[in-house]
Amino acid sequence: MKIYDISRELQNGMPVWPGDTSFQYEVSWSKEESGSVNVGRLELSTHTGTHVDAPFHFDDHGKRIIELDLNLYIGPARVIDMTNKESIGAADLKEIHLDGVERVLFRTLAWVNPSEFPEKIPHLEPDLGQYLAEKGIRLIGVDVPSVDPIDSKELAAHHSLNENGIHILESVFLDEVEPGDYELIALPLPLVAGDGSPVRAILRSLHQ
Ligand SMILES: N[C@@H](CC(=O)c1ccccc1NC=O)C(=O)O
Ligand SMILES: [Zn+2]
Ligand SMILES: [Zn+2]
Repeated sequence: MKIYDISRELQNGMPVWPGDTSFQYEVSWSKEESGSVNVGRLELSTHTGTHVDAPFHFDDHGKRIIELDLNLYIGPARVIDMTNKESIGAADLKEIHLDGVERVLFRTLAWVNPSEFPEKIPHLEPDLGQYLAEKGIRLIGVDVPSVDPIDSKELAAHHSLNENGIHILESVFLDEVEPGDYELIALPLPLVAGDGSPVRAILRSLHQ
């Protein structure tokens, strides 16, 4: 079955949230030194590239990464066209069928140059949490680095989704994926105290 890799590549110099830890991979113990192997070390933010947020990211009492239900991150998902929008609210979804869908990915295509961090992104409206929860949605994914505006401090969309039991997947890469139905796999690392975790996110076609 065809696999679409919707993960952003992790490499030195890749864009990160303004002011956050830059991504660094280096061979810290080379084959020459060790006599047998290359061993790397990583330095990175938990919100690097394609990643999930744990509620602890924006709520001191919220769940950590290890506590998240892995069922959220494996299963049928619908990719929805959300191009050319300043923001996405309940009104934007009125015409869109979501019955029986537990996972939605919004394809905004607003992150035009993947080698630079976007200055402005379409954000989610705070009315979306309740609306999506009523439809039975449990996971929402976006192809931009946040569900709130980059300069937001209140993080209204993060809170609205969390209060309605909807989990967040950010910075997926959907440029090469047509809207439609797929199987999603995007598992977080077993970070016991984590507020977020990079994931390897893929979509699989449902049919041959
Ligand atoms: N909310 C963003 C990340 C975020 O806000 C952030 C990430 C790293 C360093 C600082 C951040 N926000 C600071 O206000 C996210 O969920 O990925
Ligand atoms: Zn995040
Ligand atoms: Zn977030």
